[in-house]
Amino acid sequence: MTSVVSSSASPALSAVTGETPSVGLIGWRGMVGSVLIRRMLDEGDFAHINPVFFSTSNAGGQAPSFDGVTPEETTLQDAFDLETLVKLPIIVTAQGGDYTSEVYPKLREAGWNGLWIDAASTLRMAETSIIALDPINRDVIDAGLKAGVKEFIGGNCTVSNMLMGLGGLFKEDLVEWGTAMTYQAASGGGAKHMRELLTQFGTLHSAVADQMADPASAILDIDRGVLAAQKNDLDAAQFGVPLAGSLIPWIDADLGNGVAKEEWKAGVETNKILGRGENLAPGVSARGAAVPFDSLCVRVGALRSHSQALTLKLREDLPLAQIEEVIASGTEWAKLVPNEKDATMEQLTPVAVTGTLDIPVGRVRKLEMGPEYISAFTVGDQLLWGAAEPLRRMLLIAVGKL
Ligand SMILES: NC(=O)C1=CN([C@@H]2O[C@H](COP(=O)(O)OP(=O)(O)OC[C@H]3O[C@@H](n4cnc5c(N)ncnc54)[C@H](OP(=O)(O)O)[C@@H]3O)[C@@H](O)[C@H]2O)C=CC1
Ligand SMILES: N[C@@H](CC(=O)OP(=O)(O)O)C(=O)O
Repeated sequence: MTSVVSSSASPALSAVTGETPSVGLIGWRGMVGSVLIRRMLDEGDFAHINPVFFSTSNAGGQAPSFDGVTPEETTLQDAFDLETLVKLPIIVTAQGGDYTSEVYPKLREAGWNGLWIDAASTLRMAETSIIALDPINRDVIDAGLKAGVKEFIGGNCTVSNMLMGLGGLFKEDLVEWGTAMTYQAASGGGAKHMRELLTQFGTLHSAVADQMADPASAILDIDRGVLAAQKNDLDAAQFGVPLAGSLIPWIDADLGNGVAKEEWKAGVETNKILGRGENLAPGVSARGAAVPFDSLCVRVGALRSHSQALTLKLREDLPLAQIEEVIASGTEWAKLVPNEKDATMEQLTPVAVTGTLDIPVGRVRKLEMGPEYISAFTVGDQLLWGAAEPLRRMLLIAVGKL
């Protein structure tokens, strides 16, 4: 793959042809950014770029030092300083949507022609952007790069994880429609939400610690004590209502039509990643009509891996073995879990998956509704394939190393 940095479709970038490109890193110390940096270090990505570290809160402070990484500047650059930003051929940001909304339009107005790689949702559905998930849509990414697309955005965590597991069925155009019931971890809200969930668990245990220590105490008394603490004692400043020992069947904004924004993303982002339907970036010709895909999103008390139960209607009645084969070969990271109790309990949980790039897919079986209907259950680390990994791979593609 030729580096975009030397592509004639990117005149401003061709200035650095043949050199190791300078890459602005913004949001590197946040939760998503930290996972991104860890993965870049693990994979040796810094050998291919000259990193320039930015800050929104500590410009002029010491740039971070990582083993074997020499930042271009030893001090942190001001993430709002357009003059510094416009000199960069590539910017990678995990700083969040507010930062993108404030800085990105100003950069373009200032004539910046570089590549913007972003974790935030702000630009995902823009007609000028591509949602990057290269194991699924490398063809879409390459077509966009060739046509001069400059915005490559990481997908919603639930959508990216779902496609990393079940993408084979979509790539083979076997899905007529689908729906996902999600079980999303606290980390989707951010670091403070993770802390709040753990604090809530601690408060609940403390509320009934004496009774728990007494094996003769009645479980319904303990249950009453826990419920009282859930209703009266929990700090729920981040989630708004208790999550520990409960769940919240609404994620993200209320779109006003009975749909939560997280649910809307399932359909529109899935299709945009696949290059189907409308709203595709210049140079990306549609790979077919949009596949109807919807979801119902639920926050649960897992820490950082999202799970989801899918119902899919396939276009034809295929043997189960063939369906499993298509799923398993969909991406290198999709791992088929036999639809058996022990394997499911060992391999198909947030605890089994967190911290790994594996996307196990299990509970695959035909449903009573008819031979074209199947179920599946999948789990993925929300900060790896759900956030950081597509960004680091998009950066490698941009510099011609993937
Ligand atoms: N959370 C998630 O799971 C997902 C998030 N995203 C996107 O990524 C964006 C960033 O999310 P996330 O990483 O969770 O946000 P964080 O709140 O962890 O980090 C965002 C920024 O907050 C600043 N910050 C302030 N105090 C601290 C602190 N104590 N420790 C670390 N950073 C601090 C840092 O900026 P500075 O160094 O400039 O002060 C940091 O870059 C989201 O807004 C979203 O757009 C996308 C997919 C999933
Ligand atoms: N909304 C996701 C996390 C996230 O940041 O999503 P997005 O990148 O689409 O805003 C969740 O709460 O689990």
